[in-house]
Order: sequence, then C-alpha cells, then structure tokens
Amino acid sequence: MPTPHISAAKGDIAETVLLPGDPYRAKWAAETFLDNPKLVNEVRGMFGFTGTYKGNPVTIHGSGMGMPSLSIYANELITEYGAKTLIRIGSCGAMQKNINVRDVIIGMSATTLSTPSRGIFKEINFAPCADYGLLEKAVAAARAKGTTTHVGNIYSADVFYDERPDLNEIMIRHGILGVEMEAAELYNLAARHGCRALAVLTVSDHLITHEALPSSERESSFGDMVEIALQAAFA
Ligand SMILES: O=P(O)(O)O[C@H]1O[C@H](CO)[C@@H](O)[C@H]1O
Ligand SMILES: O=c1cc[nH]c(=O)[nH]1
Repeated sequence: MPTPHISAAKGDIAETVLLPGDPYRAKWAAETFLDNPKLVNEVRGMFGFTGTYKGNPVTIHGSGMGMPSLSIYANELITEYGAKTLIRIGSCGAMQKNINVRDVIIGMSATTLSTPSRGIFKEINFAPCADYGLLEKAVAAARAKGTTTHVGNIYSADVFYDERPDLNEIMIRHGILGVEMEAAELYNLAARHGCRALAVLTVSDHLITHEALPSSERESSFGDMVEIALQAAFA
C-alpha cells in the first residue's frame, strides 16, 4: 500500500465501493451524492473519491473500460484495501425490444465469451452471478423510486466495436437484456474473494432500435442508478 494503480492511504478506501467505468462519472457521482467527498486516488487519471452516504463510508472509483482494467482495480481494492461490497454503476446497450433508453438493468448473471479468469477456470464454465442480497435490495430501491428496471442476464463483451453481429443476435435470442464490458469479471472476483457484487446499469443506447441517449441527458438519467446502488448497499 499504495498499490501500482491506487495511491490512497490505508483507511482511505471504504468497504463499500461503487465502480463506474468512467473516472469522470466517479467524480460527478461522489460530488453529487456523497457528503464530504475527498479525492483519494488519481493515478493514471483514474479518480477515486471517498465520502459518506447517510453517514456510511463509500468510495466511488473508476474501473476503466473492459474486464482487464476492471480486474486491476477490483483486485487491488479487495486484496489491498479490504473492499467487501463492490457495485458497478455503468452504461449499457439494450438488447430487448421492451427495454428503452434511460431504463435501468440489474445484472443477475453475466454471460461472456471469455474473462480474465479463464486462466484459472480452464474447462469450467463458471456462471458469474450477482450477490442475491444486494440484488433484492437494489430491485426494492428501484421499485420505490419508480424507475423502470429490468433484472436478468447481461452480456459482458470484450469488444465495443464487434465484428461478429451474429453474437449479438444469439444473445438477443437467448433473452440477454443488455451489453456492457465489466460485470462478469467483477462477479468472478467477488466469488473468489468472498465479497458482494452487483451491476446496476443505465441503458445509454439500443442495439435493436439504435436509439441513443443524448449526452446532455446522461447525468440526470445516471442519477437513478447511483441512488439505487447506494440504497442497496446500506438497506
Ligand atoms: O459507462 P461504463 O461504465 O464505462 O460502461 C460501458 O461503457 C464503456 C463502453 O463505452 C464500457 O466500459 C461499457 O461497459
Ligand atoms: O459496452 C457497451 C456500453 C454501452 N452500449 C453498448 O452498446 N455497449
């Protein structure tokens, strides 16, 4: 401590960590929803802030994009800083017609082609899944807010610019709700280290209708997701 990627002092990271892909979303969420947010990491521009939510210590730290990046931050937060509850707050692309931009998707499980954990799982098709207690509390928080929320299987992809449209078609046909790029490895790491994990996602674009959320509306839509994650963590 500090680690190669996090310069925070021991004790500056809370046991509850929210993980957006975008470090600027970490800054915005901390400044909007936490009391007394303090910058605790900015190595490589990957901001981490720690403050309190209703008196409970919380860190909001960027994960970067993709599972290899998420894996670096989640590993260091868990093994070096003692994080116990990790909730991804991300954007995703919807994969079902009944889902609209601005809706929230909560990932009960995450399908992949591969994850950074493939090296240890080898022939095992491990099923990365969310912590049920967090999932239940997040759904209750979303219902109480009146946020249109979908719960189910999501797709954690390795590429944003996919040269294989047939993969999306198979995911859609098997009821996958949305595509993002980090949740599966977060769930793998939480299982390995005895932590709680969940992915709460806001639909920013639609793979079938090609509708996309204008950037001007993204912050306000993402606010519901942050509040759902915070309420789930401390319910
Ligand atoms: O908005 P974030 O949390 O970064 O999540 C999604 O957006 C990025 C791709 O644009 C990937 O990280 C994907 O998972
Ligand atoms: O990974 C992502 C995130 C948002 N939208 C997508 O289509 N993919």
